[in-house]
Amino acid sequence: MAVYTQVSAERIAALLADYDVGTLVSAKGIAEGVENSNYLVETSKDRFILTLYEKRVDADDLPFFLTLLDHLAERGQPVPPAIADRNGRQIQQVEGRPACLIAFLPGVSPGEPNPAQSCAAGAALGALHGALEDFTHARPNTLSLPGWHDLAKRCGDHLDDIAPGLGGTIAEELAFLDAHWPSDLPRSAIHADLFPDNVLMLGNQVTGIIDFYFACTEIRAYDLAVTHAAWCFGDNGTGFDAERSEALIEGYESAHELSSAEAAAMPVLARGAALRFLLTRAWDWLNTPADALVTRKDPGAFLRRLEFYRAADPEIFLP
Ligand SMILES: Nc1ncnc2c1ncn2[C@@H]1O[C@H](COP(=O)(O)OP(=O)(O)O)[C@@H](O)[C@H]1O
Ligand SMILES: N[C@@H](CCOP(=O)(O)O)C(=O)O
Repeated sequence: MAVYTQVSAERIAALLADYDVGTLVSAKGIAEGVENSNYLVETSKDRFILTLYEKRVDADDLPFFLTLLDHLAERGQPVPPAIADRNGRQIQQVEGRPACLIAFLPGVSPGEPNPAQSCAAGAALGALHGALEDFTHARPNTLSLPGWHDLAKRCGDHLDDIAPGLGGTIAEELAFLDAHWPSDLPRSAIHADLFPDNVLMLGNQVTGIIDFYFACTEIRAYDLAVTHAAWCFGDNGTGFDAERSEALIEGYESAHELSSAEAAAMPVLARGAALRFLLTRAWDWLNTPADALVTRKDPGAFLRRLEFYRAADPEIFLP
């Protein structure tokens, strides 16, 4: 459960008093998620999400994320904008943390996506990229190749406590990516963390895309690679699902065509995506405070994806 910071009902009621959103009816901590503290807040008028930003979210980046959400919402994308209080402020301070009250979106994250849901997620990502073509704000990706080197160095020898030989595998992979990471593909703002738990669906329809707190300016096709790594395997990283993979890429291309250079780079981008989540999960595995109400995510699930991508036929990325 991700609640790092406890917020009392009295504090939430006082916060709501600054908004035009009704009065507090109920509030409870949300079990899902690992990055931030989230509360589901019900008022006399509506439902909202109260997010307190923790861990990797830098308060200075919040204006970028909120501008991105406003941009997408204005273009009809199913994203939750932050609500402004009566003074027009979207960012508050709650229990010493930056915090936002966010629109609640309907839908449920697919536990085991079927091919139709994967196709819809791909199409939603393609539509998001289309809507971001005229987005001019930029945020460097702190979790790109130099950031992966830095994380690996900071985990150091402890990587081998997670799995024997993990440090060596990561060093080898970093050397491969240093030599092969593409430098000339189109870049744009990307979501960068489009896991099934960040997509809300009703049936096979996408009703919400949430959790933009890793959004950054990056190689656009890397976003598809992240989504591929997140959607096309069993939870433990085994059981590559070729049907989901085809559907995801087909869905993406129905909304936003990949150039031949982007398609050719997918095998390398996917290896980078697998390494990125392997490293952040490894770091969290070694550093999550013992008293945090959070379930750590298994780094091994992304080691197995990485092993799959290292051996995979590049044709898996063709629709
Ligand atoms: N705008 C929203 N509408 C509906 N549910 C939401 C919304 N934002 C978050 N949630 C719920 O809260 C959970 C955790 O949110 P998330 O942003 O993924 O947290 P974290 O940043 O900690 O990973 C989601 O899985 C979803 O159930
Ligand atoms: N998606 C990442 C962790 C970030 O958590 P999220 O709940 O914000 O998506 C992972 O699975 O490692």
